[in-house]
Amino acid sequence: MPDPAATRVYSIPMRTRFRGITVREGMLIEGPAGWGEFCPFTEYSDAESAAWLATAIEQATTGWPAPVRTRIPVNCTIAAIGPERAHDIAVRSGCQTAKVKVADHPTSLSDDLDRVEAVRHALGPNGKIRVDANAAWDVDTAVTNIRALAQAAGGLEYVEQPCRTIEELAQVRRRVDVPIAADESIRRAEDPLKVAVAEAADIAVIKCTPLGGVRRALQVAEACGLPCVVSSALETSIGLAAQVALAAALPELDFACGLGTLTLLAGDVVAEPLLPVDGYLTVREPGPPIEGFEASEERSEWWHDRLARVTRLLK
Ligand SMILES: O=C(O)CCC(=O)c1ccccc1C(=O)O
Ligand SMILES: [Mg+2]
Repeated sequence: MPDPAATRVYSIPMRTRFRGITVREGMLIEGPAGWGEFCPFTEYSDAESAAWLATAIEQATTGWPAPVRTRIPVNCTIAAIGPERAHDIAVRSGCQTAKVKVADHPTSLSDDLDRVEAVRHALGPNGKIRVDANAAWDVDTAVTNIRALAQAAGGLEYVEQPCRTIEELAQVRRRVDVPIAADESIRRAEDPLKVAVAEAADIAVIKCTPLGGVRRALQVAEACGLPCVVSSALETSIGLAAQVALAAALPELDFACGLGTLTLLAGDVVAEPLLPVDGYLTVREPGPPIEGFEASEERSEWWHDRLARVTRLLK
């Protein structure tokens, strides 16, 4: 990587705990094309973080391929929260589609059923509800729970990553009517360009942030041969702009994308955050970082050390 013109380390509290995270941290890196975001989750290894750095470098040095659309439909994202708050968030979001986190803990099913039911009340019969189990279930549990959730939700658009392996996804897919979306199976695959998901999933969740950039994600989308949903990795507006650029450049986009996640953070790094209006994000640049989100000196040092280690891996 060419020496960055500037770097900033951010630390932003989450409004609600999401995938175990209560504070989101990451690094902004300035290059000739503007600011990029480097934000692998803190527990990720240096090896897994290398693709995340490639994304930040693409953003800071190259910019984006040509967009084919000017706005992106998005879902609201509903964490593992109670039904009243879930209802409230779905109504306020202005989105026609909601993604609801389920399987947050081993005995969560009855809470999950209440949550999807509340979201159906919020969206009405024409809204779409998708659920994300983040690989929590075995095959039999998935089949039972997906049927129960589809009934409580009055229909599901799809279920994202019900089980861990591709083989399990394929088995579940044969046994339920709800379409299956693959997320972790693609973004954490040894080679995302070669993963054979065609038998195991109906839809691919594609995220440029962990896949090594917008161009690389476009290749993964093409290689997997499935309709795609672009979804966030809980970036600030700077990293979300990369995901928006991906959603804007995909030749086909038939589903709402999981890019309405800024509302999960209690702050942002730019003056005009990439927030959806009436269920759509406008394709635009986010602008430069402002003041007010800086991490502690100790956490800043940790991120600078991580950047140095991961940079060596890319050489
Ligand atoms: O897709 C969305 O609506 C939000 C993004 C999301 O759920 C997510 C965010 C960070 C890490 C993992 C995931 C996930 O899809 O599993
Ligand atoms: Mg997911």
